[in-house]
Amino acid sequence: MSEPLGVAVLGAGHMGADHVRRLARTAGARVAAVADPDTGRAEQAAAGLDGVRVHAEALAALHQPDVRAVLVASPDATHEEALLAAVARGLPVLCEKPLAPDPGAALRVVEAEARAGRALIQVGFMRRYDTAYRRLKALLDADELGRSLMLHCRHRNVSSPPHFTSSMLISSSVSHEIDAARWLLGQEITAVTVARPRPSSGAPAGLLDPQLVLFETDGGVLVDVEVFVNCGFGYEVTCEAVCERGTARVGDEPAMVVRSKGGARREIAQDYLVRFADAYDREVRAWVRAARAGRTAGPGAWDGYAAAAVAEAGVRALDSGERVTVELAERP
Ligand SMILES: NC(=O)C1=CN([C@@H]2O[C@H](COP(=O)(O)OP(=O)(O)OC[C@H]3O[C@@H](n4cnc5c(N)ncnc54)[C@H](O)[C@@H]3O)[C@@H](O)[C@H]2O)C=CC1
Ligand SMILES: O=C1[C@@H](O)[C@H](O)[C@@H](O)[C@H](O)[C@H]1O
Repeated sequence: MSEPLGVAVLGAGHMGADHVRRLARTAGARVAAVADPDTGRAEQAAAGLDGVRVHAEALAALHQPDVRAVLVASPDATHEEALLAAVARGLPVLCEKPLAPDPGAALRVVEAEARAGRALIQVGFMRRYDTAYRRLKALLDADELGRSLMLHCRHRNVSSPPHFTSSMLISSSVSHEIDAARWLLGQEITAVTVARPRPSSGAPAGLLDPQLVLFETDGGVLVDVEVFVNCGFGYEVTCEAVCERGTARVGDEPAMVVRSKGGARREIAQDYLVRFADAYDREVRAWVRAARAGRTAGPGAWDGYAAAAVAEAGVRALDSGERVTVELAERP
């Protein structure tokens, strides 16, 4: 394909607007449409770009003749409808995580893609494109430290958005650790337990924040995740692999170290758009390249389904206080 890939961006909120700016500077791509029921937001995201049509209705954007690919950045509950419509039209899709908010919806998407007969979907688990995570993956794959035994993960946000629920600490935030653990270890997660301390007084009333999530894998590895989405001080995502002959840890790099009279301070990024800016850039570049070549790259629909199934087990573990096993469907 010689002309740039015309992309429809569905949803022009935090992620959608950021992806519009990113696509506008990505070689081989152009933003052809932005759809958001809040058309003011869509127009703002498209401001300054040539040839972008704004739609109030997401699915209308998919019928625009110059739209050749779709980037889904609308709320989680709207992903399934957008994905099924894109797959029905044979359009490659980069869908922000989670693929769908529950495993039933995610499996319907997997099945629709299987019926279409070719892979069309990439899920926005951008950590797979982060330099530090890639180095950790390469180290574990090289087997230099021996077999992995445990992963210790931390996922802290300054504050959570108003719509955030206690379940979303797992289904939205920890979904990244679920994918990262499956990818780093090359193993499936088989059981989940969730413990929680008293809620932080810095969290909105009723929100169970923080939580401590423990995953077991089919390879006998334990993965613990501290998730704390109203920590107040910064955006911190770390992962330490404990292996038989050593450990390796990523995510401690400060945004900046400032030295001034009498001391030094380490600055911490305040949100994911800053911490993972390079990862999102690489993710979108890889997706555009693959879509132009008629392929997909990175985590696919099945990875999105597996993450949704583990997250659903995690939410049941949170509600029940019990250890919950993960049941994965037969892969189509
Ligand atoms: N990969 C990552 O690190 C992150 C991923 N996300 C994911 O990105 C997606 C969007 O999240 P945010 O941008 O934070 O949300 P947001 O609330 O800032 O923006 C969502 C936008 O979608 C619009 N919208 C609602 N229904 C729509 C529909 N049917 N079609 C098109 N647009 C619709 C809303 O009007 C709003 O402008 C979510 O799935 C979220 O889980 C969010 C934050 C970070
Ligand atoms: O995907 C994301 C958000 O939806 C989620 O709410 C945050 O906790 C994550 O850090 C961010 O990467």
